[in-house]
Amino acid sequence: MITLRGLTKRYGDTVAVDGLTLDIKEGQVTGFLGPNGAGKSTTMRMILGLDNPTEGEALIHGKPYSALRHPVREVGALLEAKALHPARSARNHLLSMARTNGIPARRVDEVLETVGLTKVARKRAGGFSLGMYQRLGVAGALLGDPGVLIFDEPVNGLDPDGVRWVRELVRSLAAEGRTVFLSSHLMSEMQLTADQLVVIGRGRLLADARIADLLAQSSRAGVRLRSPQPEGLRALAEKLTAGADVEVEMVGGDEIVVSGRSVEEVGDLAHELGVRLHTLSPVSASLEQAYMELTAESVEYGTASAVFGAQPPVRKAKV
Ligand SMILES: Nc1ncnc2c1ncn2[C@@H]1O[C@H](COP(=O)(O)OP(=O)(O)OP(=O)(O)O)[C@@H](O)[C@H]1O
Repeated sequence: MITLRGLTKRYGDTVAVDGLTLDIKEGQVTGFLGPNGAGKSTTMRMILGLDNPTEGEALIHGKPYSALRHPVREVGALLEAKALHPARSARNHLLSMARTNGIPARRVDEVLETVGLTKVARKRAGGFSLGMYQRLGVAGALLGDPGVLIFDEPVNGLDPDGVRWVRELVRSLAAEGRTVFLSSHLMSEMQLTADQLVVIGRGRLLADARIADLLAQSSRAGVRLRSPQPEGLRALAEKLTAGADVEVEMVGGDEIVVSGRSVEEVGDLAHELGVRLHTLSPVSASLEQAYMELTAESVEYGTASAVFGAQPPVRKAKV
């Protein structure tokens, strides 16, 4: 478990992290999201004792990093994959880490196998691709068999196979009861990998929720209807928009997307009005949409169109 209590970091006038209080629990993958400059790396660095909080604290199993007796055995991290000597082989890099931390050499071969680098273990790391560096960084994080793992952008530079490998690895680490905390800008990947999401913007906590709950709250979740009766569809849209908290988007002449009502409610109303339907299906919000809604206010360098992407927000139909 990682515990943050009022965690704050100021650099001069910049508040990089602003009073974060939350628990990052074991046995699940917690995704860490936020726009560029939101404070994710600074938060991770403070958890790992690489930066000191201005106020508050970050604890691993109840202790600050500096008080851990065997840090590498308690927390493993991948921050900057390329932070190693390029002339060294992958194996020697891990061996020196192992030696410093009293870890047996056979563990080095085990983690090299886990990350799929056995065949290139004796080659100079300087010739590695970014994906191979990432794998080596993950190997270093796993070396001490720690209960807490922190990965900053672990899929950065990986091909689709590598991305899937990271997903399966982090899921299995969480299934073993470990605490897994990872950041990524790849929203679709986060939706597949994480159980819980922590979203920050301008250093502040915007959400700490299960992914399923975030998706359910998104205004983009809704019901899609298609009908061969445009008049009927318009009448249905009119009736729906008369209700509170309902939004209807017209998509061409024969389709609408309704948010704020269930499939059952919309289907029953269509039946009542005698509107024939060719499609009646739930539309789930994507994590990307839910995230955009959460962070729209706190994007440091964004423009309105970058915030909402190509699609405008759902609007009320003009019927
Ligand atoms: N050493 C530093 N000195 C001054 N300001 C810093 C320092 N490190 C980070 N900052 C500032 O703190 C804020 C948070 O930065 P941080 O790197 O933690 O964000 P991030 O969420 O990791 O961003 P990204 O997604 O771009 O990696 C930014 O405004 C950044 O410019």
